[in-house]
Amino acid sequence: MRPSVLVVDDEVRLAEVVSAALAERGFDGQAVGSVNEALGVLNSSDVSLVLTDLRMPGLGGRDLLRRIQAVRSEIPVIIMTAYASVRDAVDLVKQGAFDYISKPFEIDDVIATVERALKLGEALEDNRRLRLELEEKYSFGHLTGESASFRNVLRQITEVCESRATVLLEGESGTGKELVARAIHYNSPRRLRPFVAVNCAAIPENLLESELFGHVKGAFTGALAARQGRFAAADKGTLFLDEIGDMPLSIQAKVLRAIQEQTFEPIGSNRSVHVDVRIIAATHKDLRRLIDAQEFRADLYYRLNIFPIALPPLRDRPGDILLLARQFLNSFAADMGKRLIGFTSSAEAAMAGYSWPGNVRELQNCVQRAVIVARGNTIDVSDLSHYVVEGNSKLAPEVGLPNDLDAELARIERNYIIEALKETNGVQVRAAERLGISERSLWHRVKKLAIKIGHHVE
Ligand SMILES: Nc1ncnc2c1ncn2[C@@H]1O[C@H](COP(=O)(O)OP(=O)(O)OP(=O)(O)O)[C@@H](O)[C@H]1O
Repeated sequence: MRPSVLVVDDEVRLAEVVSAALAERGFDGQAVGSVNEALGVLNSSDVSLVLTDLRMPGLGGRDLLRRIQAVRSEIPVIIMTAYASVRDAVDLVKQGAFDYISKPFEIDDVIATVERALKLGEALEDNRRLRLELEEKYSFGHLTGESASFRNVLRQITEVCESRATVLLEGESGTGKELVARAIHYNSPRRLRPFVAVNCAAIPENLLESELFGHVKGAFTGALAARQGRFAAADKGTLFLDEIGDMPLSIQAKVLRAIQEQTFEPIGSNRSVHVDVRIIAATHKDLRRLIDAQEFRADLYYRLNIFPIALPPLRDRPGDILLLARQFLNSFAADMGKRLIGFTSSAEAAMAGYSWPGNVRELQNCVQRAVIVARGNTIDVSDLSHYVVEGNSKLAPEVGLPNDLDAELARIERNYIIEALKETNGVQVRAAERLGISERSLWHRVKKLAIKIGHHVE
């Protein structure tokens, strides 16, 4: 479709000449002689851009700009003005007009300005579409889970997203910390500003400071040009500090100050930069233990721990396993163009009975693999990774109440211990550590539950 340009000038002859020139260059030009007529056209047809004279009898360019901004703000407005009124035109540009052209003008200049404005309009439209896609992708509806513990997480996210409070997300790897951080950002008043993620564990210590705060040219060997850091990139938006437990002590003090004062100095600079950044931090480590081990600053912890949200491991919300699995199946099958209607009941039983140490990410990978290898229209147990089937040690609680609680608890305890011993190749110290119990306690339980530790743990 040809972009349509509405030209408004009380010198109708001039408006017609401009619109004819635009028509020659592939635009749909339309000329009118007053703001009232222009408003009529805007009401009744699609207009991509408005070129308007500034001073006209009755309503002028200023009124037209205001009306367009109120009802059709996506339409760029270019002001045409006589030399004497350039100041007013500049003022209108400050108020949101795209640009001005002073009369008399070369028609090529008009065309160039119109093209620039339309390009910007397209870029803004693309941007808006991408943003809507992101907002949709990270809407709460895409956070799957109906278990009480997950619903509690959703409730907390809803409570905190409107504010700019610092959030600390704690949870094992793969429990959805980054997904939740994005959901908070895209549902907050900052959603139109950037979401910037930094994985503190993935960046070497000597580069992390410059990554976060930036540097000036020549600040250190190799700093050939100035570089903006992540704090500055996240200005007015959200900075997601992932794996904050892995942040070296040397940097923690600087981060604390940047969070507290919203001010920092890029490396090599003595000029402070002020930012307005909302912090969301995440960790799979126990920060309190790190504080005890003097690996994490207590003051930074208290500053981060304003609104903590604990993401439950998948094994603690077994009811969500199949819900998530079915959702992943549908989305991967659609991506790969495969017609898959669901899982067989044995595949469902295997997934429900596995402990998913890698949490939702592991489940997602497992379903993706299964979708790739599945031959029929259902995913069977043979399509699942072997460890899901073998590790299916009935760890998941049975549905319904057990009729012999002690026996049931012993069975679950036994299965967990066997699982831990298998995972650690029978090394009892490590298995005890993995289960968070003392080695002595593990030894007692192994005896009580008659677990044989040999080549094969049984
Ligand atoms: N509740 C959920 N609903 C749908 N998808 C989820 C959910 N939780 C996690 N996922 C998906 O699982 C994967 C892992 O999630 P994410 O990367 O957010 O975890 P994480 O806790 O940040 O992991 P890590 O600590 O290893 O970085 C992602 O692909 C994410 O989309």
